[in-house]
Amino acid sequence: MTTHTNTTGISPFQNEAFVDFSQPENKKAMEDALTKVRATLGKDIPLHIGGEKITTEDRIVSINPGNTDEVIASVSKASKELAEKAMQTALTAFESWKRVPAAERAGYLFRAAELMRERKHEFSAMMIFEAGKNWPEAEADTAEAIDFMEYYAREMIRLSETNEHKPLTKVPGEDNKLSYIPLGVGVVIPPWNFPLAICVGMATAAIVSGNTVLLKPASVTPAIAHMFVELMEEIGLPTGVLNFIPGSGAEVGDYLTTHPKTRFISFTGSKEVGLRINRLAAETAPGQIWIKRIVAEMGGKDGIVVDETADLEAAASAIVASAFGFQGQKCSAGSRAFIVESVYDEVVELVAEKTKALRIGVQEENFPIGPVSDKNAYEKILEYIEIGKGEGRLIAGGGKAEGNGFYIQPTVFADVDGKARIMQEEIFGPVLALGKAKDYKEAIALYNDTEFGLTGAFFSKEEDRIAYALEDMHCGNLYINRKCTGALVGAHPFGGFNMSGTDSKAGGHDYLLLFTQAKMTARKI
Ligand SMILES: NC(=O)c1ccc[n+]([C@@H]2O[C@H](COP(=O)([O-])OP(=O)(O)OC[C@H]3O[C@@H](n4cnc5c(N)ncnc54)[C@H](O)[C@@H]3O)[C@@H](O)[C@H]2O)c1
Ligand SMILES: N[C@@H](CCC=O)C(=O)O
Repeated sequence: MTTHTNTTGISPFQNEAFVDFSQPENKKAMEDALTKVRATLGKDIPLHIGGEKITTEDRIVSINPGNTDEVIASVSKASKELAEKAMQTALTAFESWKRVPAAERAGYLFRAAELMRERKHEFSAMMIFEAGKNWPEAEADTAEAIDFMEYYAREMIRLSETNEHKPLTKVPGEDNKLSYIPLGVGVVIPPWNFPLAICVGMATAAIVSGNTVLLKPASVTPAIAHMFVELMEEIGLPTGVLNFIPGSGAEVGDYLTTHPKTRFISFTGSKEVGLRINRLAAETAPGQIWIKRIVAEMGGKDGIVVDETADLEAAASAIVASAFGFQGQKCSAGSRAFIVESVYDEVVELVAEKTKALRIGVQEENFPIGPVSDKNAYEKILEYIEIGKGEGRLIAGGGKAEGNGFYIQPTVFADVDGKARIMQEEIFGPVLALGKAKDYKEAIALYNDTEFGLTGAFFSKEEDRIAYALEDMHCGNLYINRKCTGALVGAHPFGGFNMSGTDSKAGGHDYLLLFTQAKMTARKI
């Protein structure tokens, strides 16, 4: 294993290459990993607080959403008392971790990235079982987790060493500097849908910036988050820097959100929970001596606009890929599309045809469409499908699919009004709404008519229209003539406007500023 604590000779950041599973050796490697990981399923997972592993009576039972008889893990749950113990541990660890030089902190991330790369199929296999991802979706998640660590390690080094992005006006007779120092103890609350990448990205950005972390994993996917925590222990991250405290959002989440010693909360999840955290954290608790920093990356109602000059085949493929990749359970999912009327029928037909061709099945066997995350999501999505039947014309899918899990047919409604609920509310499942517009400007106005502003895509061959879309489509991640999912770390800093969050950009050069504070020092010389 190479260590990278020496900051010279670090190669420029590059995205992790995706594995091609059509190659027999890669397919075999994934099958072996699935067998290996399956043999570990069903075990007890403890809390990790400092160096202690704590088992509790109260458990979260994680199951395979594609085969609900299969238990993934039985995970100990933190109480408020254990959350408090974790807070005290993280506060103590912060006193030493904040003094570790930035390059050394980055070295831990480089080592973790390297080890995760060696075991990438095992991490992906766990997500295939626990989250219902198919092979390429799981592989992309693991690759992104590696990317986040490689990227944030380099970013921390850059932030600590160079002055090019923080130039100060020089004053004669003075040596003045700006340094980015850590904040303190942060509560990291990731979602289940990118249960490795987002969890790793959020936690390691905070850690490499010199903070200590209380990680409360999503209750649907605690086992994959635990694999990451074990990896960080294996590479020798000092105890207390990363604490693992699975638990109820309402109990442990609220307790830590309102805790006076919580310095920041890094949250990714739904609008409802994000707003609750923002509201609770804004209250000053007795003994609190700072304003808590909130980084909240929330939901989306993303979409694709197609004009009459576009490559319609490519647009329809992008609409289907954006809507149904990982069963539509991406904050970036293109759950609606607005199409100019002269090509509307043609695009609708292509979308219906491509959707009907998607095969549904267990993710171990790598079907394009697998289960949705859990029973709650399953029931909520099926309710939205019933709502959709009253709001549009059903042209594909429309209900449950077969299988011993939470399988739903990829579903498309055409002729949906822009104000319809399925056009406005985040469904977070395989449901797509299509609407007609008289021209591209009206289509863009319909696209913009949402409280969210996360991702969007515009399909056209006309330069002036593309220029108009670039200026007028109001979202954090806008793509031209391609799908609206699949942002790459470093290349496509990710995060949205309005109710999609606090305008942060994960995987971008300014992300670590959210976990640091700038200290100016001026010394007379
Ligand atoms: N903008 C982004 O980058 C991004 C990325 C991924 C997912 N998302 C969004 O996440 C949502 C799906 O994820 P989810 O279902 O896990 O979201 P969620 O809001 O239900 O849960 C997110 C996390 O918050 C925790 N939580 C619940 N109640 C809490 C409370 N009161 N205090 C503290 N924590 C609490 C959950 O346990 C989980 O870990 C979608 O809305 C999706 O759009 C956004
Ligand atoms: N960054 C991912 C989405 C993350 C949220 O679910 C994408 O670009 O598709």
